Amino acid sequence: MPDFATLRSHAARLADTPVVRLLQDDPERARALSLRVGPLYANFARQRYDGAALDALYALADQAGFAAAMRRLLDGETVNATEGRAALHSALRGNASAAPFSRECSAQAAQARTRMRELVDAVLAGGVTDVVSVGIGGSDLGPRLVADALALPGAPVRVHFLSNVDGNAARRTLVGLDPAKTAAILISKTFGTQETLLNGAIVRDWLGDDARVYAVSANVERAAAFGIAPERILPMWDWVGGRYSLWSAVGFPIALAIGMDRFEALLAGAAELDAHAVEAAPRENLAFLHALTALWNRNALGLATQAVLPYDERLRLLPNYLQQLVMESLGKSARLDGAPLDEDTVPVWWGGPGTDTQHSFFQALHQGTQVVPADFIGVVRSEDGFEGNHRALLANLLAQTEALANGQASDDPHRAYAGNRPSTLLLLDALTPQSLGMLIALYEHSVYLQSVAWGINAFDQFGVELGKQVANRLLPALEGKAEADDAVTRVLLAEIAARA
Ligand SMILES: O=P(O)(O)OC[C@H]1O[C@H](O)[C@H](O)[C@@H](O)[C@@H]1O
Repeated sequence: MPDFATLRSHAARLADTPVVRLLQDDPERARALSLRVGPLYANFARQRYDGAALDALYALADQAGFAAAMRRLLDGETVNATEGRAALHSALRGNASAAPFSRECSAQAAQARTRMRELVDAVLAGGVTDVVSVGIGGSDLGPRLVADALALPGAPVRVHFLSNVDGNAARRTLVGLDPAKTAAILISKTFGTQETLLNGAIVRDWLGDDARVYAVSANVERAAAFGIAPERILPMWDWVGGRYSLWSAVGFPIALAIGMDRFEALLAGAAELDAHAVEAAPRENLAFLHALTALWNRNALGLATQAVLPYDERLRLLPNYLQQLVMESLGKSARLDGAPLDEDTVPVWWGGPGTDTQHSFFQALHQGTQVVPADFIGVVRSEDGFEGNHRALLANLLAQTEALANGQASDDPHRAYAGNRPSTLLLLDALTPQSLGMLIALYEHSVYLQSVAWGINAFDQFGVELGKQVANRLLPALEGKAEADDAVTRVLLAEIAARA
C-alpha cells in the first residue's frame, strides 16, 4: 500500500520552510529539479518538497508499482477493470510494447489511418471549404484543442466544432456556412449520445446531401442506421477511451485542419513520450515526477484545486481539455476493489490562458486564503512575427512564477504577498505537432500514475450516467406527457410550463 502518511509527515516538517529557503539552502536545486524530454522541458524547483520528501515520493512510486503499471498500460492489459478493457491509446501512435494484443491494436489503428488519409484527400478534393465536427466530451475536446492550437492561417478548410445540445450552438455554428461547400463529421464512440444525435440530425438535414456526412464510431451499425454510408465511417474500438481518443480516427477533424502528415507528427510526439514514460528510470521520468507532484500537492499539502495556465493563445483550450482528462479520470471515490478510499483524489482543475487570466483571477492566486498549485506552460519560440509581444509574454510568465513563489513582505497587510505558492513550469521549445503530442501524452500518463497510486480506475466514468438517465426520464415530462417523481422538479416544471 502506498504510504501517504509519511508524505504528510514530511509536509509537516516543511511547514515553516518556504520554497525560497529551500532554494537558498541548495544552490543546485533550480537546475536539479528539472527534466527534459526532447522539446519538452519541465522545472519543479518551485514545488514545496525537499530532497527527503522527494525520496518519500519516489518510495511511494515504488510501493504503488509505477514502472510495472506503465508496462501494463502499454502492453494492453485490462487496466480498465470495471469495464473489462484495455486502455491502449499508446497503440494508436506507434508502440513501445511487444505484447501481441497491443501490436494487433496498433495494426488496426494503422489501417484506420490509411483510410483516414484517403478520406482527408477526398474531402479536400471535393471543393469543401468548411467542416462541422459534431461530438461532445472526448469526441470533441481533443480535436477542438489540437485543431485550434495547430491550424495554420490559410488552411484549405476551416473546421468548426458543435457540441452543446443547446440549439443556439447549432445556429451559431452554421450561420454563414454554405451547405454546398460544407462537410459534416459525426463523432461518437457509442453513437448513442443524445447531444451528438440531435445536433448530427440538424447538420445532416441542413446539408441536404448525405454524401458529405462522415462518422467516426465504435458502433458502425448505429452510424449506418443513422444513414451514413459504410465507406464514410471510420472505426474506433472499445480499447480506446473517449477522453484518450484524439489519436484515433476521432482526430479526423484535426487531420483536416492541419494535414495528415502533421497529424502523424502529433502521434509521433506522443509515442516519444510513451517510450520515455515506460523506459526512463524513475528519477529521470517526467511522467513519474509530474504525477508525484500532483500527489504531493493533493495528499501531503491537502490542496483542493489545481490551476493550468498556458501562456500561449494557441493553447487556450488546454484547460477545458484537461478538465475532462483529469476530472473524469480521477474523480472517483471507490478503489478498484470497491473499497472506499482513505485519500482524497482529484482536485478541481481549472485555469485559462496568460496573460488574460492575470487580469481576472490571479489576485486570488497571489493573496487568496487558498493556496492553488499551478502548472504554467510556455513556448520558447513563438513564430508569430511579433517579437516584442512574445518577449512580454515570456516576461509575464517568468514573473508570475517568481512572484507567486517568492512573495514580498510589507508592513501593510493589504500590500503583502505571502509567497510560497507552488508551481511547475513546462516549456516547449516551439509549439509543433510533436511537442503538443508529447505534452498531452505527459498529462495522460501523469493522470494514469495518480490513479495507480490511489488504486482507482482512470478509465471509467460511471459518474456521468445518472444525470443522463434522469434527463431521459424527464423528456416526456417536458412535453407534458408525464409527471415528474421529484417534488422540486415538479414545481420547476410547472414554472417552466407557465412561462413557456
Ligand atoms: O463518444 P461518445 O460515445 O458520444 O461519448 C461522448 C462523451 O460522453 C460521455 O458522457 C462521457 O462522459 C465522455 O467520456 C464521452 O467522451
